[in-house]
Amino acid sequence: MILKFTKMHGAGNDFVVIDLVSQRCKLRPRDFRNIADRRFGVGCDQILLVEPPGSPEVDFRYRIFNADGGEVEQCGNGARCFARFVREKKLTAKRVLKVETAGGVITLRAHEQHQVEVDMGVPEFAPANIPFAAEQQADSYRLAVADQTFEIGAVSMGNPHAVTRVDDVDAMDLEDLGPQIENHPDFPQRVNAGFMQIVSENEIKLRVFERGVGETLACGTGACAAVVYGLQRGWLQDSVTVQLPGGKLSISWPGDGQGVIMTGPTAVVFEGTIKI
Ligand SMILES: N[C@@H](CCC[C@H](N)C(=O)O)C(=O)O
Repeated sequence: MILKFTKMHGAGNDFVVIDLVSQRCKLRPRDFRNIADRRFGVGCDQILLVEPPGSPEVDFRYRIFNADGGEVEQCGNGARCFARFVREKKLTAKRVLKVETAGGVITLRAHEQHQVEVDMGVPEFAPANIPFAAEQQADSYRLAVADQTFEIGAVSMGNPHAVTRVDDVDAMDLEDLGPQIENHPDFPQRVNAGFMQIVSENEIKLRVFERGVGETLACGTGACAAVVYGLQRGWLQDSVTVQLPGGKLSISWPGDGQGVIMTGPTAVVFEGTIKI
């Protein structure tokens, strides 16, 4: 079967987006791995599926698969690309969209100049809901990794994140540390590992070793998790610019019980077809 796709990115976090409203196909984990392969396939961090809504309260169903073929709950940079895709493919004319993900319903707002604002929903800190093996909820936890102990924040933005504050993010060896944190036994569903350097109360530098992918050029949910953790610790103000290796995101969080708002760019790289 031949499937049409669009290659997109949000701050360098890249996607293959497939419209399963107009096309029909059942994709298996090995298809996702093949599509994501940067030598034998198209190449991407995640594959995003656009599907018809499962209920009248939402406009679409948005499904996300990591490069390793695993389905995940949430993807922030992908959500922005999703909003641009459905409008440019004329699947909707709405500027404000509600989409259902495995991590909950999120609201997308398409702005001028291909910027999209996303209400990523309320962050979750209860260890059992992350999931994270801690007996009690705390502002930070100690995580033993090889011969070091890291102080981490554990946050779910629909998907699990462990955030560590460091003095110099560029000096961190993510190739070495990333897989050890991702697969740490205290995170039974694995975890996205973020390393944050605080530049000022309104600006951070962030690198993220993503679960099921490796280090990416940007992680939207990772940026939300880092800002939420930094706010809780009193290191940041409620509106923060996050500098990632692939670009900048604006994140704000009014506080407990409120959704985290992420705004950032979207880009279309090329269109193509692939044989499944
Ligand atoms: N790149 C994403 C996150 C994608 C999913 C993540 N790797 C996971 O496994 O939870 C983003 O922009 O949020």
